[in-house]
Amino acid sequence: MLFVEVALKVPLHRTFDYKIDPNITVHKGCRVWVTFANRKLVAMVVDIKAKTDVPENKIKAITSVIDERPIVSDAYLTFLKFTARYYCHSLGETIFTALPASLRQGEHPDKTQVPNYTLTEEGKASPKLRAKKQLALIEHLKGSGVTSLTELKALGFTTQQIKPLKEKGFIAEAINHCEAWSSHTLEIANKPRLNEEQAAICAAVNQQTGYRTFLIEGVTGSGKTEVYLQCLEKILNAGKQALILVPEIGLTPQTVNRFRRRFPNTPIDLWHSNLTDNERLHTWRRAEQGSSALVIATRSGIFLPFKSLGMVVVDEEHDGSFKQQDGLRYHARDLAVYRCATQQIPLLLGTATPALETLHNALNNKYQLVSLTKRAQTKVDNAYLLIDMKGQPHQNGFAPTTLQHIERTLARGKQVMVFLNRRGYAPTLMCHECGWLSECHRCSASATYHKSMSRLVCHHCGEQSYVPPQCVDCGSTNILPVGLGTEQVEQFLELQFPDTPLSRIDRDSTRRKGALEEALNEINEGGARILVGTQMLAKGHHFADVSLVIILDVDSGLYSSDFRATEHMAQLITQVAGRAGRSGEPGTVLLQTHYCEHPLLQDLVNNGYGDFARYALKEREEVALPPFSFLALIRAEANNAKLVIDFLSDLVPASPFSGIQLLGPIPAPMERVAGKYRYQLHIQAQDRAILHSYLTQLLAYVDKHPLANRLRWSIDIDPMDTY
Ligand SMILES: Nc1ncnc2c1ncn2[C@@H]1O[C@H](COP(=O)(O)OP(=O)(O)OP(=O)(O)O)[C@@H](O)[C@H]1O
Ligand SMILES: [Zn+2]
Repeated sequence: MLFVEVALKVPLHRTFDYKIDPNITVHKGCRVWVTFANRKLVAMVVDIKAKTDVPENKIKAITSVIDERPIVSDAYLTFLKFTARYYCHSLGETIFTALPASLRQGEHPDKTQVPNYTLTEEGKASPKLRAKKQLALIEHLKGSGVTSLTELKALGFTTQQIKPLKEKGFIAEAINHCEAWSSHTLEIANKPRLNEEQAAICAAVNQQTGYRTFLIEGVTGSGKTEVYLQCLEKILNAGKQALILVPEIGLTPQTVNRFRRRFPNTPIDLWHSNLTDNERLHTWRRAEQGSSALVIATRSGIFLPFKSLGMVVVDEEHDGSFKQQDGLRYHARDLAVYRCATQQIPLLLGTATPALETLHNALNNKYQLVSLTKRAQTKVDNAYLLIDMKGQPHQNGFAPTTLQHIERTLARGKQVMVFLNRRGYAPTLMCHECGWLSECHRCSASATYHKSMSRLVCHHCGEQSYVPPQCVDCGSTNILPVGLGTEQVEQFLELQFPDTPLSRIDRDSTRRKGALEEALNEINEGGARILVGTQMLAKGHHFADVSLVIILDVDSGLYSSDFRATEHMAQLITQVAGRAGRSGEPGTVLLQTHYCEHPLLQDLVNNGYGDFARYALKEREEVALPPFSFLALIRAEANNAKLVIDFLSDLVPASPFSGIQLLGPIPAPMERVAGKYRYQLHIQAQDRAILHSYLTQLLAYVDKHPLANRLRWSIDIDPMDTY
C-alpha cells in the first residue's frame, strides 16, 4: 500500500495522510479529490510515502486523481512550505491561497484561453477612423504585433473599441502560441543612453551571477524604470523569465505601456485583482509553461510558478500594498528575497523612499545599495516650503500664503496638485450647542460627512446613514462639519478659482468604471489645471505640467501611536512631492503644518528622505523596535469583549520565556469595528529563530484552545500596522 500526504484548505496547522491504490500513478505536485469531514475537497499531494502513523482502520483512500502530471514543481512546493512556516499559516491554506481560483476548484489547468488580437492587412493600411480610441488601439497593435485581451484592458481599451474594429475587419483574433518564450529572439526598441549612475547599476547587476538583492535608492524621476528595462535585456536575451511586481496596475497603465514599447514582440502577461478567473488561470499557466517572458503583477504575483525565472523586480518596494492584510499575511517583497536566494537569481528593489527594514539590510551589506541621486530629465530639484499654520487665519484649511501660491502657479499656466489623504466632505459632524459628534454606532470611529450624497458614511465598516436634520442629543439645528476632506477642498477651490478646470481623484470620484482613466487622460491632456486627490494621486503618475504640490495636513503623521507613522508620512510626502517639476522647471512643494520645528520634518525637507531615514533608523535602534527586533502580533475579535480578553490572556504564559517580550492583551488602536471588539498581543524578540520557536509552541496550544473556535483570531508576522 502507498500513502499520499496532502495539504487541504483547512486552518489546522498540519497535513493529512490518505491511502492510494499502488496501481494508480500520482506525483508530488498533483491535485487529488479526497473526502474530509464528510466534504469533498481538492487536495495537493505534498509527499508520497510507504508508511503512515494513521491506524489502518482509520485511514481513508483518496477519491480520485485530478492531475496526471504535477502542476507545480518540487522547488515551488518548497517555497510554499517555507512561506507557511515563516508566516505560521497552515500549509494547505498557503497552497490554496497561491493557486488561482479555478485550480482550487479542481478545474483543468488548460481549461481556458484568452484571446489575442493582431492587425489584418486592412488594419495595417492605416484605415481612416473617427473614433480616437479605436485609432489608438490600431496604433498600439502596430507596435506590438500580437496583444492579449488582458493587456489591452490594462491599457484602458475595452470591448467597445475591439468589437467594431473586428467587425470592420481591421483586427482579428490571433492564435495563442503556447510555445516556450525562449525560442523567440528578443526585439528591443529605441532606448535612451544610460547616464553614469544608471550605467554603473546595470553593470553591477549584469555582472552578478547567482543571488544578490540590490536596493536601488533613486530619487523620484531618476530613471529607475529605465534601469530595470536595461537590466532585463540580459535576462530576456538568455531566454529566461522575469517577474515585475508593482503596487498597482489599474492606476498606472503607463507602466505596462512602457515595458510593451521597449520589448515589442515579447510575450508580456499580467496578474492583478481586476482579472477574471480565466485570465488569471491563463497567466498562471503561461508562467508555469515558460510561455511568458515578463509578468507584470501586483502582490500575489510572487506566487506564480515560473518555469525558468531569471530576475525579480519589486518597484516601489516600500509600498504598503505588498503586504497582505488578511488570511495569509505575507509580504511579497520579503518572499521575493527568499525566492531569489533559493533560485540563485538577482532581485532588484527600487524606490525613492526605502522602507527602513530594507535600508537597514542595505546598510548592513545584506543587500547591495546602489543610488540614483539626480533626476534623469531635469537638473533642478524641487523646493520645499513649510507653511506655519499656528495661530494663522485659514479658509477651509488653506493658509493665505498657500492660496497666493496657487494663484501664481495657475497664472503661469502650470498645474497645481492638492493632496489630502481623507475623502468625503468632513471627517465628522458636530453639534455647535452640545458638542454631539457623528459617530458610527458599530465602530470606535466617527462617521464621515459626504455632502454630495447627503450621507454619513463610516470608512471602516461601510455603514451609511442619513444626515440628521437636528442634533440627535439636544435637537439643535446648529450642526457643523468639522475638519477637512477632499470633497470640501474641491468645492472651496471651485469657488476660489471659478474659471479653472479642476479634477478630483479619490475612491469616491472614480467609482464608476473608466472614470479614473478619463480623469487621468484629462489631466495629461492639460484639461484640468487643479488636481485634488488622496494617495491615489501620489502613486507613480507622471504629470508633466504639475509645478506646485500642496500637502494640506502633515500633522496627523507626526504624532501617532503607530511606530511606523513618521516613516510612512515621510514616504508619502516624498512621493507626492515627486509629482512636481517632472519636466524642466523646478517644482515647489508646500507643506502646511502646526509643527514647523519638528526635527524629523526639518530633516526631511532640508536633507531629503535618505537622511531622514538613516536618522529614523537610529531612533528605532535606541528603542529596539523593528528592524532592530522582530515582531509578531496575535489579533482576536468577537462581539463579546470578555471572550477576546480571556482568550488572549490565556496565551500569556505564567512564567516568562527567555528572549521573548510579551505585551497585552491591549485594545487595538480602533477597539471596535463593525460591532466587534478587537484586542491584540504583541510578541517581540531580538532573535528571529527564538520568536519562531516560541510561536510554533504557541500555535500548537492555540489549535486546541476551547475558545479559539468562538472568535476570530489571526497571527501577523512582521506586521506593518498595529491596528
Ligand atoms: N538615461 C536617460 N536618458 C534620458 N531620459 C531618461 C533616461 N533615464 C530615464 N529617462 C526618462 O526620465 C523619466 C523618468 O524616468 P523613470 O520613469 O525611469 O524614472 P523613475 O525613477 O522610475 O520614476 P518614478 O519616480 O516615477 O518611479 C522618463 O520619462 C524616462 O524616459
Ligand atoms: Zn463603522
